[in-house]
Amino acid sequence: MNSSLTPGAPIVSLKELKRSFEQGGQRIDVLRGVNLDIMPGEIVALLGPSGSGKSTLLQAVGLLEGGFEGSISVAGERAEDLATDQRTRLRREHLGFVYQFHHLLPDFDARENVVMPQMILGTPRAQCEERADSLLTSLGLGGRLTHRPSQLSGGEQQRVAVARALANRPTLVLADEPTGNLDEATADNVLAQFLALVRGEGSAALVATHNERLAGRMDRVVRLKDGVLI
Ligand SMILES: Nc1ncnc2c1ncn2[C@@H]1O[C@H](COP(=O)(O)OP(=O)(O)OP(=O)(O)O)[C@@H](O)[C@H]1O
Repeated sequence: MNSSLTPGAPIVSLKELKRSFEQGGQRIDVLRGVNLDIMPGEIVALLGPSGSGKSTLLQAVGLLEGGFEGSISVAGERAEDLATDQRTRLRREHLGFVYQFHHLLPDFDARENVVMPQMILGTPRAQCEERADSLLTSLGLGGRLTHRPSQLSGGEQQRVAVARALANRPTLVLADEPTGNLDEATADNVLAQFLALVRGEGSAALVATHNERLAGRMDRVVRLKDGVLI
């Protein structure tokens, strides 16, 4: 975890976050004033039905899109005060992402998919490989290090995506329906491994889901309804 954080301060702080879209000439207010603090190491489930704005909220915290009103702070830095390259740095230093679909590089094996984001930060290759092998092994993929995504099952692919998200020791992992594409038994399994790994690493996480049962396994549940958190 990054050591530059102020003790006792939230890793994420959203204040009166708003986002609207134009659809067919009509304005829809998706986020209408979201307030949320996430503390370091805290795992928060973001619940809400389809279309309630969970992905939009994660994109805001992930500093992936503009067009928001209100304030987004990540690791004590206000995103609205930063230039694009500074936001990119903040994202790379502090955030990891897991999506519903794995988005692994198809021509690279499991290990290389986990090595890649570390190389981007300038970590020496031997160190990247050691970290990749350790993460993949702790996810039960020690025997699959040199398999390409197409040679892995859906659950295995998603576990590689989890390892990739954690490779750079993010302070916060953003997960958007991380097990939404898996059958129930596999989803349970992958989520349990994901949560154990995130807890073991001391990262915080914000996990969007519409699954109440899976949300119940996290430290705190927040619900998105009519554009605000309840
Ligand atoms: N770029 C965009 N342009 C127009 N409308 C958008 C855009 N992105 C999202 N929306 C709309 O905002 C609303 C919220 O979408 P969002 O994807 O955040 O919901 P969600 O809760 O993540 O849904 P799901 O669980 O189905 O993924 C939807 O009505 C969607 O159509």
